[in-house]
Amino acid sequence: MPAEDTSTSAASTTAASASGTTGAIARRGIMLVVSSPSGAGKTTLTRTLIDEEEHITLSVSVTTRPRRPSEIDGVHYRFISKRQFDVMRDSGDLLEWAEVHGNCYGTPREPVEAALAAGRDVLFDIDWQGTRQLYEAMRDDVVSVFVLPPSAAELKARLERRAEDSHDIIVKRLKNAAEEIAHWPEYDYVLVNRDLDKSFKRLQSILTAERLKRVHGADMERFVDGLLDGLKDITA
Ligand SMILES: Nc1ncnc2c1ncn2[C@@H]1O[C@H](COP(=O)(O)OP(=O)(O)OP(=O)(O)O)[C@@H](O)[C@H]1O
Ligand SMILES: Nc1nc2c(ncn2[C@@H]2O[C@H](COP(=O)(O)O)[C@@H](O)[C@H]2O)c(=O)[nH]1
Repeated sequence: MPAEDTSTSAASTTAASASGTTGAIARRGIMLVVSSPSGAGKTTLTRTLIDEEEHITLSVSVTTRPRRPSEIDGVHYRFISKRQFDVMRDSGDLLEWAEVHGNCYGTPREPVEAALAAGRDVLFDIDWQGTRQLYEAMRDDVVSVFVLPPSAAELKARLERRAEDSHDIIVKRLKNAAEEIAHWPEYDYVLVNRDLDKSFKRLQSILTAERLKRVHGADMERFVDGLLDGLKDITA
């Protein structure tokens, strides 16, 4: 992570600027989780965040769902068989997993742990079951956002306009929406995605604010010690 990046204030503050030594302050990345009922817009918002923000990596899930026409294997998901999924799950290769709308989805463990250890933030587009599992495993690292549609009619219209799923699948997802929406109180932040630009700016603001939190600047104590040493030097 570059030392002088202003978008990740706590992460980018350098020890050099406080004490005359060099090297960026170590920090552990944030796990930014975004969930919503199908069609509310979380994929649109998360993909825009990845395009606009540096120092954040999208967690690419594995799924047994058939690929949609617009999706690319390895970019949107890794599309795998149920047998491959079971092997990954049983070997502990998944950080979390869930069955959603009749298909299996899971988060590969290794890329997430590597990114966090390297101080990169990781963005997850996962459902409430997965969010719960991440909270249980890594409570201090997780920041969660629930995205709501502006109305039921608009949710249906968005799924239809997306035109990637059959009528039956759209009906199934709308039927599941109420159960998913019931979990919104478990999240740290809630966005009503009416205007896409406004929603995106709000999501970006959440990331910025979370990056500035004291708890996410893991080695801030070292920075402050250096600052105090510097003050001692110049006031001696
Ligand atoms: N604020 C918005 N206003 C109008 N259309 C939107 C808005 N946000 C997203 N959309 C559109 O709604 C459709 C559904 O969005 P998206 O695919 O991001 O939903 P999703 O929550 O990720 O759904 P799923 O869980 O099924 O993947 C897309 O066609 C997207 O372009
Ligand atoms: N628990 C998990 N949920 C996931 C994961 N990847 C995606 N999802 C969620 O599944 C539904 C359906 O997604 P779609 O791409 O088929 O529309 C949606 O709520 C996703 O957020 C995962 O790895 N784990």
